[in-house]
Amino acid sequence: MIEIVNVTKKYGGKTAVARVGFTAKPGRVTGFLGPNGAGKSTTLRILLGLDRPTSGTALIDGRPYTALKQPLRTVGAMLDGASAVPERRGIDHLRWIAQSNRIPARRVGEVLEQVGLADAATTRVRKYSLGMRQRLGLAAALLGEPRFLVLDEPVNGLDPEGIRTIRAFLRRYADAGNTVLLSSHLMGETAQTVDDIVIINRGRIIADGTLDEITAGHTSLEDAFFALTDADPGQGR
Ligand SMILES: Nc1ncnc2c1ncn2[C@@H]1O[C@H](COP(=O)(O)OP(=O)(O)OP(=O)(O)O)[C@@H](O)[C@H]1O
Repeated sequence: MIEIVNVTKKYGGKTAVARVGFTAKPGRVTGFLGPNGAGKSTTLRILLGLDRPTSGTALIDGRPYTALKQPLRTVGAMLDGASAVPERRGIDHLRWIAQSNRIPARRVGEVLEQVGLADAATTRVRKYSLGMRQRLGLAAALLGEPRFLVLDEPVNGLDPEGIRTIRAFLRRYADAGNTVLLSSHLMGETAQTVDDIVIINRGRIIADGTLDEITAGHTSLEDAFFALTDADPGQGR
């Protein structure tokens, strides 16, 4: 399980997130949704040990990320797509990550197949489309066969076919008992991918429940979001 417990992050005088708490459970795809600047990336960065909370804790399998013995084999993360050297071939980017984390080389071929990038494996990353870079980022996240996947805006820049592929993949990944947490500002897209939803707005959680619970009484998730934000006490903070 992923547990975010009462996390607050201040940058100088500005509160990016305030007392944020939620869980992402095994066997479920959890969508962490909110508009630009709501605090999604800040929360995920804290979860992945890339930033320190001002207060509160974030746990993966009961431990902070920085206390995990084999982080890449426990959590696969993708923030900002693939941060690969443009002159490198996709396959070499993955080989380098595998090697430096003592992950067997056979995994490189497997993850390239999994994300549908096998045909472009030997193409240089600078020639990749945005969608291909996203796939490469996902491939890198999968190298260590992690039980937890944390993905920041994974379908950004993907065409409808790419979104379908990733959606089906994440479904299978969660169905195998893994925990998937993904952030998005795209309500419509995400509604079709997730089981559970956490909505953040202006640094505060304003809704948390199953997709059915959140959308009950509304025509769509987007509709539910606007209804919730209209009544959000965090407005004007
Ligand atoms: N390093 C930083 N220094 C100062 N303010 C920051 C920093 N990082 C984030 N913020 C602020 O914290 C707030 C939350 O930002 P964050 O990037 O977490 O939002 P987000 O929901 O991920 O949005 P987006 O979808 O645009 O990435 C924003 O107001 C942002 O300007």
